[in-house]
This record gives sequence, C-alpha cells and structure tokens, in this order.
Amino acid sequence: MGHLLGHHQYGKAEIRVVRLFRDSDPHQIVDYNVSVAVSGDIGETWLSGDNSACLTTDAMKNTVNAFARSQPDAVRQPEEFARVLARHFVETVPQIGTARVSIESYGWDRLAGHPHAFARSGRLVRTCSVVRSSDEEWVTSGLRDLVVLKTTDSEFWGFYTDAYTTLPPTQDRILATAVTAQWWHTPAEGPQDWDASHLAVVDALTETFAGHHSLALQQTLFAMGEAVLDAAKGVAEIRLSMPNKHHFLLDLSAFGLDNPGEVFHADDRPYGLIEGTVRREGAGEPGPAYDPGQAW
Ligand SMILES: O=c1[nH]c(=O)c2[nH]c(=O)[nH]c2[nH]1
Repeated sequence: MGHLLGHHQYGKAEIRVVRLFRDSDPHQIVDYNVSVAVSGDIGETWLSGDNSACLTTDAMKNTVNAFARSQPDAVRQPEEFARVLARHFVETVPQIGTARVSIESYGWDRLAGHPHAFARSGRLVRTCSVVRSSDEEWVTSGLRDLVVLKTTDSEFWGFYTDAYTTLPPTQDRILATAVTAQWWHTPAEGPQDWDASHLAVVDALTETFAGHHSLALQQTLFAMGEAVLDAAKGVAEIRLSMPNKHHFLLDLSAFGLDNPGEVFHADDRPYGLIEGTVRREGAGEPGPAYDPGQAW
C-alpha cells in the first residue's frame, strides 16, 4: 500500500525586519516579524527530494527584506505589506498556488519630544495575516497580549454545581485577561486606513471591557465582539481568546489583619480559557483566513 502526502506547506518564519524612514523629520520606524508559508505544486521536495520547484526559504527572507526597501508605501502598514508580499509569491512563482504572509508589528513610542529615540510600546502586539490564491484574498488583522484588568463591576454566580464544585459565588471580583483577537475583513481590500481601523477596534474592545458590567467573562467577550462589529463595518467576524487571569483574595487573618477586597494573589496558572467568535449576520465563510499551519 502506498502512502500519500497530505497537506504540506513551507516557508521562512519570523523574519525580523526593521524599516526606518530617515527622510522624514522626525524619523519613523516600523518593526516587523514576518512569516511566509506557501503551498501549491511543490510536493516533489517532500516525496523525492527533487527541489526543482522549491523556492528557497532563504529567497523568501531576501524578498521580505528587499521589499521593505523597495515598497516604502506598502511597508508602512502591516496589512498592505503582507498583501504585496503574498501577491508577489503567487504571481511570480508558477508552482506556488497559495501564500500566507503573517506579520507581528511592534509599536515604538517616541521618547518625549525627541526626534529619533523611542521606547518599545508594551501595550499590545499588532498582528495580521494575508492569504492569497490566484484569484482570492483573505485579510485578517489582530492583536495579542492586550492585558486589561478591572477592579470591580464583575460578578460570577448562579453557575451549575456538581460534586466537585467548590467555587464560592461572587458579586464583586477582579476581572483580568490578556486578549488575543483576530478579525476578518470583507471585502479583502479592507478599510482605507488600516492603522485607523486597528485603533478603532482596540478602542471598541477596551471601552467595552471597561464599561460592561460583567456576569461572566464569556458574556464580556461577546459584548466586546459585538462592539467591534458595530465600530468597524468592514469586519465580518472576530475571534477572541481570553484567559481568565484569576486573582484570589488572600486570607491575612493569621497576621491579625482583615482583607476587605484589597490584597490578592495574582495566579498565573491554571487559568480559565474563554474563547468565542462573534459574527455579523449574513457574513460569508472565512475559508482559509485563519489557522496557520496544517489546519486548512
Ligand atoms: O467568568 C467566568 N467564567 C467561568 O466559566 C468561570 N469558571 C470559574 O471557575 N470562574 C469563572 N469565571
């Protein structure tokens, strides 16, 4: 019995490229981590080691670096840079049928009034992913590591109880999470201004986290997704992954101290992991828009 090669893809991962705009005063900087993955009529390298159809991952890295120089307009916004790169691989290398370009973008804040010194902004990492076939394109934007916390306005009670349920119900707790999100744009050309669109989504997420009276992190997740769909008309759906970063009230009675909701242990694991997709009614199917790796 023969063996078959299933889904296969390859590419250069985590190309760290920094692009300066020195011709502007003050200087500007973009800081990216770019990953490329291609698939198509490329199986012989797996099956026989015949590399005649294999575009080297080294060439992919070179392409990313060269385009950072030659495509100054596109490189300013990660979604545009990913679109240009993905299109390039599909249009110029015949055996490549589909290209995915994923970018993590690290922000830099200008140091107080200084024209060419920065501090890395730690608030979140901006992400995007573009999948390009010969005639279709899927664009998602996203973020990770957006850590948010509220000190009240969060309850959790009325839950199902079984023989192992010991959690006391609460009407006032800390609610904290680190948001990972990806949202899919339709049409793929996206908004006029990807940066402004990203800011609008981050605002919708944070404003809703802050303002929503939470009965469960699940409920807050859905409210945050709804707010994004209301704020960004070109977003067809958003996928959210939110760990419940538990804060446990400490018992200080051994030291003769009360603790009226003031001192907590910030536990790092285990954590509840709350996830969900919020879709616009009537939105189409996202196809290969998400799930890097072998999931599609
Ligand atoms: O918001 C919450 N959702 C849960 O599903 C859950 N489970 C739990 O132990 N604490 C919480 N909090």
